[in-house]
Parts: sequence; structure tokens; C-alpha cells
Amino acid sequence: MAGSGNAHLRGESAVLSVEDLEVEYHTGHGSFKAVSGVSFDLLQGETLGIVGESGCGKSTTGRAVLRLDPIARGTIRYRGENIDSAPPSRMRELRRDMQMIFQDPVSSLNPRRPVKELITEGLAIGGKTRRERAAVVPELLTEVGLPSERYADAMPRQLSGGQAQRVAIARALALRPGLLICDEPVSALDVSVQAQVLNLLEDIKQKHDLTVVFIAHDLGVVRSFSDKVLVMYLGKTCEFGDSVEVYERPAHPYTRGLLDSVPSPELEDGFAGPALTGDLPSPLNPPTGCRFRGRCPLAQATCAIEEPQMREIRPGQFAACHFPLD
Ligand SMILES: Nc1ncnc2c1ncn2[C@@H]1O[C@H](COP(=O)(O)OP(=O)(O)OP(=O)(O)O)[C@@H](O)[C@H]1O
Repeated sequence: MAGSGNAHLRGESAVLSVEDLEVEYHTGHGSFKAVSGVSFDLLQGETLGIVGESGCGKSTTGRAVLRLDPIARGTIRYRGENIDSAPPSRMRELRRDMQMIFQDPVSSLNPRRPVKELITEGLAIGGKTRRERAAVVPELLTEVGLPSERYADAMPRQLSGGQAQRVAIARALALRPGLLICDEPVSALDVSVQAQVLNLLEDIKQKHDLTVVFIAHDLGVVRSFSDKVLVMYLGKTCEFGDSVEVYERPAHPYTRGLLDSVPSPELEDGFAGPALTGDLPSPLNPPTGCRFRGRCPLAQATCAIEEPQMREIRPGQFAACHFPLD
């Protein structure tokens, strides 16, 4: 598959393997590809960070992996099983092993159920008795740093955002998943709480040897949390590689722009470099050639004509750019 951007796939040994994923939405204004040609794979215990501006298709990618959004094209393999066309009954089983944590913890919890029921809901569906479910509540709450005697009977409205996210994590852990998809899990939380929840996620990832997809627009968060990073722009991958390499030596001008836009308190003007200018074009009418060209400081005539394909720029680092950075 030279030139298709899939040279980094390691196939059979991966826990999760996504190849050429395409998701199409149909709206009143027409149809568009929210995700197109996205490929990655993850080995046991690895974490992939997916980054990009709002509307790039990060959440759609995460949801499509769980088949919560319909897939127009592509292959998704989980532990070697092809799941892109698995029937709904099989997907329900698989989703017990592939858990998702969302951005808004409070609205992801049923407001009428106490914490102890919320975190064991999945076990009830799995046939565990009330007594069996009650027995695991203290352990699960302790694991996410909430004392059971204080929180087991609490209702969601009594929880802070950070506590609600801890409950959502406990609920995911109850099913002993192998894969965790975290969709902006700390974006809605106060800055002071974000680090605590991230530390918790890091701890449980290590303890349970979880494979993680971590979606965030905060590059700092992804950097500390991820082994691999996938940068998305307008539904497509523009860069993929080892987190350290991509952050230290980005090959795609969009990645560079994202990194330069991160506020940096120790620098004089507060930023590492010029911020990204311009807005994300409409996915209903994407630019010809390179989708980023209208905002790219390095764009040349070729970029308007030929769409760059993912290619290996340095060992293990792939980018879709005609004029990658050194
Ligand atoms: N259910 C839907 N129907 C139609 N369009 C949708 C739907 N969900 C998302 N979109 C559109 O698809 C594109 C990708 O959205 P997505 O939420 O995946 O991006 P994102 O990178 O996760 O953004 P954010 O960080 O804001 O969540 C956007 O243009 C969005 O408006």
C-alpha cells in the first residue's frame, strides 16, 4: 500500500487496527465526509492521541471505531476480529470491552440513578445479581479515588465535574475493558482538576494495561499521555508518528501551527510562534489539492492541484505534505 499512508500499520499483532476509515454525514445542506482515509493501529497497552481543531473529525473517528456512527468505508479490526460489518448483537458484546469516556461527565450520567447503580449498570446487563454488583462498588470507587461510604449513594447533581468524570471512569472500568476511548475527558473540567483526572487515567491505564485512544485539542495533554499521535485536519490525517518525534520535529506545517498556538507562559509574547490564522474550511466544500493550503505559510502552486498522500518523512513519522518541514 505504498503511498496510501498505511505503511505504519502492523496488522495482526495490533489490538485495534483501523484502515482507510471513512464516515459520511448527510445534512440538509448536503453530504460530506467527516472522516476520510484515516488509518492507524495500536498495540496492547499503547495510547494514541488524536489532535486537531474543533470539527476536524476526532470524535467521529472515536465513535466510528465503536460503530456508534455508520462507517461508509474502511476496515476496523479489534483483537483480530473484523468488526466493521459485525452485526448489532456482536457490537453490543464488543462495546463491553471497548469503553468510551465523554467530554461532559455530568450529562453522560443518568441524573435519576445513584452512583452505585450508575457504575454497575453494565454488570446488571451482563447478568450479575444485585449482591454481586453491590460487592464491587467499594473497590471501583476506591480505584477512582472516591470513598465509597461518601459517594455510593450520591446522585449525579451532587457531584462536581471532576467527581462525575471519576464516576464515569469507574463505570467504564466495571466492565474490565481492554480498550478505552477517551473523548476530551478533561476539557470540560476546571484546570486545577484536569491534572488529577489525567493522573487517574494514567494510573488505571498502567494498572490494567489498557489500550487507549485519547482525543484532545489540548496538545499538552496529548503529549504527556500518548505514545503515538495522529493529527487530523478537515477529516483527514495530516501527520502520524511517535509522540516524541511529532512534538519535537513536526513534519506537517499544520502540526507546527498547532504547536505554536499553544500558550507558553515562559515565553515573552506568551506563544511559541505565530498562531494558526484563518478558519477551518467547510467540509461540505473542501479545497482542491491539499486541504490545509489556504492557511499554510509554505503552500505553492502544486498544493492547489495535487492532494498530498501520507508518506514516511522520517523513520516512523508520516505526513501528507508536498513540502514537509525538516
Ligand atoms: N451527527 C452529525 N451530523 C452531521 N454532521 C456532524 C455530526 N457530527 C459531527 N458532524 C460534523 O462533522 C465534522 C466533524 O465533527 P467531529 O465532532 O468529529 O469533530 P471534532 O474534531 O471531534 O470536533 P470537536 O473538538 O468540536 O468535538 C464537523 O464538521 C461536525 O460539524
